[in-house]
Order: sequence, then C-alpha cells, then structure tokens
Amino acid sequence: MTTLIDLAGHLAAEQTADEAVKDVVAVIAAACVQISRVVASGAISGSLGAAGQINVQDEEQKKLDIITNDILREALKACPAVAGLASEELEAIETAGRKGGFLVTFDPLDGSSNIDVNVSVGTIFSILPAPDDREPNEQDFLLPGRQQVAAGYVVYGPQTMLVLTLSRGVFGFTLSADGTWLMTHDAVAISPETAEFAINMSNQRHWAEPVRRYIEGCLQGKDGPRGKNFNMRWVASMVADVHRILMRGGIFLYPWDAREPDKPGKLRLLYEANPMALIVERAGGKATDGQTAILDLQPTKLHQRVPVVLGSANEVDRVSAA
Ligand SMILES: O=P(O)(O)OC[C@H]1O[C@](O)(COP(=O)(O)O)[C@@H](O)[C@@H]1O
Ligand SMILES: [Mg+2]
Ligand SMILES: [Mg+2]
Repeated sequence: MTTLIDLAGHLAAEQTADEAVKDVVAVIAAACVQISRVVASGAISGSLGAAGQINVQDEEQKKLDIITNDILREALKACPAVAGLASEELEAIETAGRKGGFLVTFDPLDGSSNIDVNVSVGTIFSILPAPDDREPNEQDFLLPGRQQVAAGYVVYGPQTMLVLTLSRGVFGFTLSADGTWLMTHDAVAISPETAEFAINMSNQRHWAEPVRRYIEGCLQGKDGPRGKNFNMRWVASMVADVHRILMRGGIFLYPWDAREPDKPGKLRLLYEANPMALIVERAGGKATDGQTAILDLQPTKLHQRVPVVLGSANEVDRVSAA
C-alpha cells in the first residue's frame, strides 16, 4: 500500500493558506478525534440520551450536544490563534481574551436526533477573520460566507472523515486506527448533473410553490417534464447528506416552510449553511437559499436560520428557475 499524506503534511504543503489558520484547523481536527471516540463509545460511556435541557434554538439538548460542545470550546479557547467562538449550543459568543487571529463558529454535533439510533452524525465548522485591534464582539461574527478563511466538517460514520477546504479545493481525510487523519480523497468534485434528491418529504404540504413544483417534477420521473427517474435519500444529518452529495452528486433541500413563517428554514447560516456552502462551491457545486448564493447573504443574527438548496450545480439552478 502506498503511504498516504496526513493532515499535517497537507497543511504544511498549502502555501497559500495563513499559518495561523492551519493551527486552528489542526486544533479542531484533534478535538474531533476526541469527539469521534466519545461518539463511538455510545452507551458504554453513558453518553447517549437527552440532557434534560433546552438550547437557544428551543431544541432539546442531547448529552452529546453538551459533551461535544465542551470539547471544542475548551480546545479552541486554548489555541493562541483563536479570538472568539460561537456555537449552536451557546446562546452568546465567547471570547478568548485575545485580539487578531480568527473566529470559529461550529455545530458540535450535527444530526443529534440520530445519535441514539446509531446513525451518522457530524461536526461542522467555519473559520472567519477576527478584528486586529480589539477583542471581538457579536457583530464581528456577522460576516458573509465569502469571507470564511476555511471551513470543514467531520462525519462520524462507518468511517470517520474530515472534509476540509482551506484556500482552495476540497480534500477528504479518513481517521486511521492510530488517530491520524490520512488524505484519502484528493480534489473532491461534485458532478453537475444528478438523479438523486434529498428532502424531508413529510413537510411537503408546508412548502412554497416553486419547491413543490421542482420535487413534483422529480417524482414524475420518466413520465414527467424531467424525462428521467429520480432516487431519494434523507439521512436527517446534514453532514451525512452533504457528504453523500460530495461523493456521488445529488441535491439537498431544507426549504422555507409555512409551519413557522418567521423562521426562514431550519438550518443555521453561520455554522451549518455557510461552511457547507463554501465546501460545495469549492467542489464545483452550488448553494443557494432558493435564489441567492448562501455565501453572499449578509448575516443579521448569530443564530439566523436560512433555507438551503445545495449540490449538483445544474440541479440547484433548476430549483432557482422553478
Ligand atoms: O428532522 P428533520 O426535519 O428531517 O431535519 C433534519 C435536519 O436537522 C438537522 O439535524 C439539524 O442539525 P442539529 O442536529 O445540529 O440541530 C440537520 O442535520 C438535518 O439536515
Ligand atoms: Mg446541525
Ligand atoms: Mg447540532
């Protein structure tokens, strides 16, 4: 077997990326090795089940939401290149008592409703520039996704994989038995065409007309306007659904729906949609809120929600035109 380059080797070879960003990525990757062990230990370590409290999203926290949040939070605060952090599980930003460097936003455990049934979950992160002259405040986190200096996710599945975009390209690393991230996927690219869609069909009656029209066209298969049959997949862990799309193409939708008209979608802009959108665009795909590129949206709130349509470029364009 040929020797695979590891994450440290990849970071060292990335000439165009800032050295301090590489340090932040290395710290996150190490924390995710720790998370993968807790996730894998499941009921043995007593880490499954509900924590018995509600987070800022009004969602019931799992024990693992809290454990994984604490692992990342502590690791990032100890990293000299990190000035502040924001998490799905924390109401407010936290600062590290430093100026300059970077801000990190993260979803420590994505798809946590799947954890108790042993289905893939993940961690999503985004790295943004921090102000040089003072400690960061909440406003400093509200940067459009184009300003991300790096983004990535880890999927805790049959294999634990880190998918990363630094200054260019998308690379995948598989966690080896000795705890090293080895590059197994070089220059990941999303095919522009697909015949596979991912959406929570149980919300169909609440969707807006264009999304209904688009999905109806897919469902009609060969007999409908698309003239080809479509397959459907929905893991209900965004990380796992997006990972599948990076590996074999597809389109993922979590659209606005009429149940809670004030909440534009379910997914959060700063630590779910933006990092995934950067990865998808760097892999040649597209990511929109149905019309506008996610990366061009100006955030207005830390925990802002946004409709998400991402994946194979031609298919995302069809949703915008529906
Ligand atoms: O349960 P639903 O409505 O299908 O929603 C599934 C979506 O919710 C999420 O689980 C939200 O993430 P969290 O688990 O981090 O809150 C996504 O990963 C997934 O795409
Ligand atoms: Mg999530
Ligand atoms: Mg989460």
